Amino acid sequence: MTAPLRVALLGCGTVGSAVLRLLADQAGDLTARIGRPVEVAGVAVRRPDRHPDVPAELLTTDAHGLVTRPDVDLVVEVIGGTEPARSLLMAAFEAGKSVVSANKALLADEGGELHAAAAKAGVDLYYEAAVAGAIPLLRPLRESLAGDQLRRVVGIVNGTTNYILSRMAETGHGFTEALAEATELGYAEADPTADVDGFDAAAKAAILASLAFHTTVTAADVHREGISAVTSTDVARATEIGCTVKLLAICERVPGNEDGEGDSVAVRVHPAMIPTTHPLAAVGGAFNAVFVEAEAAGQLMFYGQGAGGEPTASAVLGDLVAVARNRVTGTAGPGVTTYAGLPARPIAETPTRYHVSLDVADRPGVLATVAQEFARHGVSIATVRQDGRGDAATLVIVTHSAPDAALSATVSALREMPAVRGVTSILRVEGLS
Ligand SMILES: NC(=O)C1=CN([C@@H]2O[C@H](COP(=O)(O)OP(=O)(O)OC[C@H]3O[C@@H](n4cnc5c(N)ncnc54)[C@H](O)[C@@H]3O)[C@@H](O)[C@H]2O)C=CC1
Ligand SMILES: N[C@@H](CC=O)C(=O)O
Ligand code: NA
Repeated sequence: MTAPLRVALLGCGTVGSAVLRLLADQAGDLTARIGRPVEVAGVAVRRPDRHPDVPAELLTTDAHGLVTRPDVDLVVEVIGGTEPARSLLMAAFEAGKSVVSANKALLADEGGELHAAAAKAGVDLYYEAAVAGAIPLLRPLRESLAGDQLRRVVGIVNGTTNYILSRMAETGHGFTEALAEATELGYAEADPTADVDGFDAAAKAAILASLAFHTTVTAADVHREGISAVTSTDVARATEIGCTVKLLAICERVPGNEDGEGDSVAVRVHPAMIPTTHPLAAVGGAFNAVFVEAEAAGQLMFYGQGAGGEPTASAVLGDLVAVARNRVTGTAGPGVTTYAGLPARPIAETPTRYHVSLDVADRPGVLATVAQEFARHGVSIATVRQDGRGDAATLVIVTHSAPDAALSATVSALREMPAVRGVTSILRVEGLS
């Protein structure tokens, strides 16, 4: 019998426990696919008493000791967070062990250093589960599309916020109730502000942009807005114009201009109204979907479960099979390249479109004054609609594309206008023709 490959599992929460279950359920098939059996050498946890389903002899609180044990071949990290995960991965590489991780927060901030350490050790670092859970997305970007030029990656990459926005739109549930459901279902991060405030999606956007544009993009390069400021008025206004509200991650390669400025990358995460006819509008619940636009391939769409224990464990096991096969053949898979080194373009310079809803008094000249404020900032108006008459009129304006700084300066100026009683809804708009 061939000697088994021994795996150290770090963390046994939502994802880790599902990884353990799948490893046990599929042991025979995995052996056949890899060419050697896979065996769990140990499971690092914080509180062994909380894991009655795991054989006691596998449990340890000494994650570092487990990673560096000589009988461990491969490491699966599903602890999350930056430390101790970062140190554990570095220790694994120094000990010559390949790593599979689901940790987007870590990869988004420290991906460059971790890849360098893995390459130096001649081992693998795979993290398909870190972005869009079960959906095969990172390996298609790293491998299948390695011969093409990517222009844009746009998607819904956070299941929790998509679930919350879907529930708010479909059932009229409040934000808090919908978040509690998402947590109960295992979609939300340990600290749900990571989801709600867009940190999780920003980390994923950084990873996607890095792979898509062969450039180091960290979470700090990503403009981030979450969904906590999205109101029921925003959702209602979106419905009125045939749109729905989604939290989008948008990664774009911006071509250089005639003045000789080179290409840059613009990466942003924010809620946006998108037309209900847009394919991303139909992505409900905790599902994720990502559009990739490439020069030769054209448009590609990836869709599936972006969160939850079993779907995420599927991606972890896919990576585990890949790194195990490499281990069996004594090779390492392709690393990542950052040769393009494109600068990050600030949101202020990035062209976007706004939907603005204003409460105004319906008096002659008010519309003209409001329109002048847009013109003064160089923002062109695409459509204007007025609802109501007298003192309770509402102006709903959708702009054409303009630098974000010009749009936000316009909104600030509108708030100061005596004729404007209140700005009741501002959201960016994507995908309108
Ligand atoms: N839950 C999901 O749907 C998805 C999660 N992920 C990522 O997978 C990773 C794990 O997520 P979950 O399983 O949801 O989190 P979780 O909070 O359910 O599990 C993490 C486990 O790690 C343990 N842990 C923390 N520090 C430890 C340490 N120093 N030593 C040993 N164990 C330690 C915790 O006690 C907990 O049991 C995170 O990086 C997360 O971002 C990725 C995709 C989807
Ligand atoms: N909390 C995340 C889990 C997957 O990455 C999400 O809601 O998408
Ligand atoms: Na994935």
